[in-house]
Amino acid sequence: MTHARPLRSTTTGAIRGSIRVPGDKSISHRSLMLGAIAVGETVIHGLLEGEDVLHTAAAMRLLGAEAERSDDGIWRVRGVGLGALQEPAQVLDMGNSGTAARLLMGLVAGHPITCVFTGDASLNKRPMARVTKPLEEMGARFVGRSGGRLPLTVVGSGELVPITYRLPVASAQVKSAILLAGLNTAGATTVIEAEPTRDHTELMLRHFGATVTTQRLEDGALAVTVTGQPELTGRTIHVPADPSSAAFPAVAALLRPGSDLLLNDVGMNPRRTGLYDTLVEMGADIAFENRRDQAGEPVADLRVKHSALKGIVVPADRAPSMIDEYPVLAAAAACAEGTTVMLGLKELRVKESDRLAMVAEGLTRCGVSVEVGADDSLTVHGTGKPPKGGAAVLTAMDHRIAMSFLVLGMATEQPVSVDDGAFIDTSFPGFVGLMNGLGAAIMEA
Ligand SMILES: O=C(O)C1=C[C@@H](OP(=O)(O)O)[C@@H](O)[C@H](O)C1
Ligand SMILES: C=C(OP(=O)(O)O)C(=O)O
Repeated sequence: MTHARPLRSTTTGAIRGSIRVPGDKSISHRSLMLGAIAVGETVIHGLLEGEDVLHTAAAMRLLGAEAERSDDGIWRVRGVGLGALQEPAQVLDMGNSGTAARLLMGLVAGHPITCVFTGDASLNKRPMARVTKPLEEMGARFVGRSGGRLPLTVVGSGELVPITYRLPVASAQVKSAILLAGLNTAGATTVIEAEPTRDHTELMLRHFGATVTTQRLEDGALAVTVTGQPELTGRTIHVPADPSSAAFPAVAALLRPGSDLLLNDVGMNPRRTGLYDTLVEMGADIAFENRRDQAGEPVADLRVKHSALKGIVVPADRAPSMIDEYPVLAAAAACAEGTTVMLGLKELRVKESDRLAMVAEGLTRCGVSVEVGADDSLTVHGTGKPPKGGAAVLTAMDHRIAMSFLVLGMATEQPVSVDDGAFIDTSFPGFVGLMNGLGAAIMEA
């Protein structure tokens, strides 16, 4: 991505229509990775064709698997079998994607191969010691720059030792990296998490034939154990629409008078739905229709209508279930009546950008009164009236910051512009066209 793509969003009428946002990013990464180490063919319906996931597909090819899209949009992965990933002849470039980098470092750590990982300027700033430390305990080696940042060389091993590891931060990426390293490791590898994080890795490992068990410990934490060296067999996967992407049109509909929007097939894994619980508490009219199970993941169709929102306190323990949704929640809070306090946002500082700082800065530019607390909380003072807007907002290579401020611009007195919308393609290709098709007015700035 070389050219910045400035975009501008202006006030619109109602948001109306029936859409399916693209496939879930977390599930898409995992389906390619597990397909690549299974025996036989994995058929993936609804894979997210965003740049983050396409980087994972390219990496799996460099590691020896076949991963191709057919004309009907279905992806087919021919796996090499567990333990048989090949040493890549090139650097593995994970682009903008923390999930791709961290999960894949775990997977290759359990293979007797050496891989060099890199990413773009955003990813290369993000902390990797959170995965290299437990993987080193298992016996993998890492060589690279000081400070535990990419680029990093992973020297994997077919003879890792299983560990029991208590997560120091609530992170599904760290949990998943350890479980994936444990796959080709004899014995039981256990990750203990004090706060529940998304469990797509666990669900999908079971779907492919692995044994993954969970146990509630006395202190309330959850121990997740994978039994090493399972037989993994290629499977069919139906990727639900991404609840993190659905959040943008959902908030847009809540903010615009007269809106009535149907979001089809949205993933409703309870470890991902914190934003929707929060919006309902704020007074949002969201109906969860046609709840059903789709290949092991709960889904529903969401009907969202314009609503008068009020400020609330969002507790810290909800953060893991809505970690990527705080920027768009902040946009909603800026238009709500009253003060919204979001607690426990430390992890937002190590995403594609420092999201806590970027959200506070952008909202301030748009005339919204905000405070960032020393405890990494964010307080947004809504007045119930449209914020002023009329600002240019910086996005720092962060897709969610870009989309959140474009949604805000639909409800402000004056248009809001973002300096670069190019990174939206990492998670939500087609965002601008889809939003404009519903009634938004987002254009090149
Ligand atoms: O496991 C995953 O697919 C993800 C986990 C979360 O990151 P952390 O594990 O760093 O919290 C989330 O922010 C990211 O977008 C996707
Ligand atoms: C944090 C995100 O992704 P990742 O960590 O994979 O870059 C995100 O998509 O908001």
